[in-house]
Amino acid sequence: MPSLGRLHLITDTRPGRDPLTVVRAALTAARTDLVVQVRVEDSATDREAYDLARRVLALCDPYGATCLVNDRLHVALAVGAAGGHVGADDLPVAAARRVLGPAGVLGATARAPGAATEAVAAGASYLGVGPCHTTSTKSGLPDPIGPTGVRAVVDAVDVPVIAIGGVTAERVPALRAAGAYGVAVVGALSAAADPARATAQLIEALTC
Ligand SMILES: Cc1ncc(COP(=O)(O)OP(=O)(O)O)c(N)n1
Ligand SMILES: Cc1nc(C(=O)O)sc1CCOP(=O)(O)O
Ligand SMILES: [Mg+2]
Repeated sequence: MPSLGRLHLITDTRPGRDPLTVVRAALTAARTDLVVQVRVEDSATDREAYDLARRVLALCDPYGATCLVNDRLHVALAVGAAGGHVGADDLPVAAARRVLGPAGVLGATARAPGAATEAVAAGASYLGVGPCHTTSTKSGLPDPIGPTGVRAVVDAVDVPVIAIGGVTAERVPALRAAGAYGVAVVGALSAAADPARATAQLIEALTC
C-alpha cells in the first residue's frame, strides 16, 4: 500500500462551489502529500459522482496524489481510484474491505477508541477522527472531541489517524501533538481566497 498523504482535501460540491478549481490549486502546492477524497451530496446521482471522480483522478495522477471516493465504493472501483472512505451510514468496514480488495486504501470514520479498534480489525487502513472542532460544513454531527479525543483514538490503534472537522492551519499543531498523522479539510480550502496558499500553509503546519 502506498504511504498515505497527510493533507486530505474533501471536495465541496455544495451549490456555488468549484471543487475542481480548488483541487487544481491544492495539487500545485501539496503534490504527493495530497489525498483528494471525492465527496458528493447525497442527492447527487452515481453518474455525477463518477464524472467528478474521473476528473479528479485525472488531475491527481500527474502529481502522484491519491484519489479516494467517499461512500460510493462502486464509483471508486469504476474510475480506478486508490480506495474509499466509509462511515456509520455506509457499508460496514469489513464489507468495504471485501469490495476494495486487500490493496485498496480504506478509510473509516471513528469517533472513539472502541469504534476505532473495531474498524481497524475489520480492515481500515486509516481512520477519519472527529469532529475535532465545530464545523458548519456538515450538520448532525456530535459535539467536538478536540485534540484530547484524537489522542484517545491515536493511543488505541496503529493506523494513521486523520483529524477532521473545523481544521485550520492554526489548529494543526495541537492535532499533531495529539498524534494525528494528518488532517482532512473542506472549508479551509474550499472557502479560501487563495486555495494554493492555504494548502501551502496546511502542508507547512503538517510537515514542520
Ligand atoms: C477523512 C474523513 N473522515 C471522516 C469522514 C466522514 O465520513 P462519514 O462519517 O461517512 O460521513 P460523510 O462524509 O459520508 O457524510 C470523511 N468523509 N472523511
Ligand atoms: C464531512 C465531515 N465529516 C466530519 C466528521 O466529523 O465525521 S466533519 C466533516 C466536514 C469537515 O468540513 P470542514 O473542514 O469544513 O469543517
Ligand atoms: Mg459516509
